[in-house]
Amino acid sequence: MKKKIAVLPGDGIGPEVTWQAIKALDAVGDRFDHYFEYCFADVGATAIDKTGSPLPDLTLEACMNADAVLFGAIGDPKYDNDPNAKVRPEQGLLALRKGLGLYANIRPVTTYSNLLHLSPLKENKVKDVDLVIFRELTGGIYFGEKGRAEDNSSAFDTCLYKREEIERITHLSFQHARQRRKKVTLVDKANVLENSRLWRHVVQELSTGYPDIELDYMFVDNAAMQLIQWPKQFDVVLTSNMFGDILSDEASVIAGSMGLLPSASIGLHTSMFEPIHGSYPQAAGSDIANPMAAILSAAMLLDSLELFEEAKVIRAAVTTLLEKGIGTPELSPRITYGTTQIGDTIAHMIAEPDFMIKDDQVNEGISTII
Ligand SMILES: NC(=O)c1ccc[n+]([C@@H]2O[C@H](COP(=O)([O-])OP(=O)(O)OC[C@H]3O[C@@H](n4cnc5c(N)ncnc54)[C@H](O)[C@@H]3O)[C@@H](O)[C@H]2O)c1
Ligand SMILES: CC(C)[C@H](C(=O)O)[C@@H](O)C(=O)O
Ligand SMILES: [Mg+2]
Repeated sequence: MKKKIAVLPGDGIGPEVTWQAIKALDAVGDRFDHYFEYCFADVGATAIDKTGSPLPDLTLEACMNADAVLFGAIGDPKYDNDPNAKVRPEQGLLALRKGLGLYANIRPVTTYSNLLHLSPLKENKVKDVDLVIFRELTGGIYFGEKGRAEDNSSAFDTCLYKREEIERITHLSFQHARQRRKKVTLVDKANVLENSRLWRHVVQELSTGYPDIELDYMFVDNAAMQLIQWPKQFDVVLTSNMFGDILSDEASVIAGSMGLLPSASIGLHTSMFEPIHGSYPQAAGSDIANPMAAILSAAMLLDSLELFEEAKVIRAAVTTLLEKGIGTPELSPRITYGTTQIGDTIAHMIAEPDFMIKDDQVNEGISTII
């Protein structure tokens, strides 16, 4: 099978972790006789430096013409620390999400048995956690009207949701719940915000079409607490753009590292796959960033192409490495590898015909069969 993948490495650690994901994809290609054609394109601060735009037209075009998009990370301290910069790397990512219609960002959170000690939470709280956050990605406060007074005396951001924006991700989340433990928790702030009350209204209405799925509701402040108090209660978490952003970073402490969490952004035109972490500029070029989130995002990409067995091999290779006590420094592993060495080892394992998938190594929790 031949597939075209647009690759947007971006900034900071983006290129180095994305490169490891490409090695894993190439190894999958060798093992299963597929050919992945990559089209590299600029985004974020790198694109601003080259073209003045955080999302050049050519980049969007490359994504539109691809079967899937692999995204690294964007962001640069020179913009983070300048609240007056008019052009910013993050605008590139937001424009990409809007341009490709990436309406649902799926962020699975699972644990690995030999990494439980890494979480600041008690091991019995995090063991067997298997939840997935469905984050709405092209609406809400990220995309509403905004502005700042010239004299800096005030500023505003509007949170607007349209019914259809809520409907499409709700359907997706309920359909996904059917393949899991059949529970959806809508996280909102319906006790205060009108747009959250619209979410409740629409989700309640649509839930009647899914009588087999249990639906419950939680205010986001409570959810932030419950997520670390008793994470096992969650199956599918359905939420708006900003709440999903915040809760998923919080959830990464359950897994033990930001460097472990992949994501899939389901689109109207094509879909995009990216780690949930950012450009981690402090680590850029030091070969210490964990590439597993990027590599596992590549596995989600393969799922989207219905290459399920291929995706499983990637997940099994990651699990095998972790079981051997191998990892990047933030995992405090028994054997420390750099970013590149992790990528090489995983690719090598995948390409090795004798490397077999053991059922308990697949970590089904991070597959997206939707
Ligand atoms: N999707 C994206 O591209 C994205 C996401 C978040 C933040 N950002 C941008 O990234 C820049 C830095 O933001 P930040 O520091 O708040 O978030 P970040 O995710 O880059 O880093 C936060 C912390 O998470 C840990 N971490 C992140 N990635 C890791 C990895 N691969 N391996 C090991 N540890 C890892 C590190 O401890 C790091 O200090 C900003 O410019 C921000 O706007 C981009
Ligand atoms: C960089 C930023 C625009 C982005 C977001 O807030 O969506 C990031 O935090 C993420 O989680 O992908
Ligand atoms: Mg985020």
